[in-house]
Amino acid sequence: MSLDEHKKPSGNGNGVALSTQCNSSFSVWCSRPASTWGVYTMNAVNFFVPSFLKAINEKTDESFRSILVEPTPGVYVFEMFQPSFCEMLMSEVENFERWVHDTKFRIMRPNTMNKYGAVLDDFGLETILDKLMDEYIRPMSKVFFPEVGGLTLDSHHGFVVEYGVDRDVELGFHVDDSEVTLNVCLGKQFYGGELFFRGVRCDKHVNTETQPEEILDYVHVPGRAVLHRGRHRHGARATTSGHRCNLILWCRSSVFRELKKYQKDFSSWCGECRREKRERQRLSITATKLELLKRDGISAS
Ligand SMILES: O=C(O)CCC(=O)C(=O)O
Ligand SMILES: [Fe+2]
Repeated sequence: MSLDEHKKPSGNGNGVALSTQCNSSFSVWCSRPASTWGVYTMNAVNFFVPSFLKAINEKTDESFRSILVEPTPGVYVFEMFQPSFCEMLMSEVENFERWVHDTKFRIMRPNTMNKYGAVLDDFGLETILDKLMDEYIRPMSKVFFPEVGGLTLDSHHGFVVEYGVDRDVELGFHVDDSEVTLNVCLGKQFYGGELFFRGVRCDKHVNTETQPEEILDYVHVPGRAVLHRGRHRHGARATTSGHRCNLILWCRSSVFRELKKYQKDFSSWCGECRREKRERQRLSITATKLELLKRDGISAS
């Protein structure tokens, strides 16, 4: 299986970032009636399920662990969004796409691997996403991903992906351009679309073999979130019928990226670096034992 580095497009391809286009046209979108503003102001009680809010208020290791499961090391699954919020966000994405179509605006797709979907920052959700990362995802990442900058997440790329037979169908095997990724299924009804994981890897080991214990195939459920390292190799299988819509937030740490430039050993998070380290330790123990046996043999003779 070949693997892609999944990137945000750079803005000089066919599309142009909406925010860089004529601001006066964009202001038409922004000046819609206040009744459509439900997703633009954070209303935690309406957005999140109570169990998630309770854990976030407590912000402890135990409170987070009490609301999630970890089906494979480093992949955390928990209930997050209220069904009404999922509906509201999907309908806002549809409004936006209709508006883009009617006004013939060119928009940038979320990244190099998607033809459908929308960048949330581009239609006014940047402030909400800032809050989502600062107040909800960073506290969790501090507990679960400290070794990849979970504590210092300071920027994000947020988007909605859309899958179905008339949209993007599947997503190839890749790593994200993020330290930590939040992936929440918004709906609607669909078959297929499983998210498959195949172990965490650094740049050097990104194409190495998957170990049996690293295999996970996860079935998306609306409202449910998956939190994982960006370097956790993954992809999405074909959505064979219906329409699947997911919110993705790639969270990044500039501090981590700077520090990473000076490191060679990533055994704190890369599965292959860890295996190599264990192998070096095993060889060194064997060599020491042999040396000791040899010395004993010499002194005994
Ligand atoms: O469709 C999915 O659940 C996976 C999406 C994803 O991995 C991505 O957009 O980076
Ligand atoms: Fe991804």
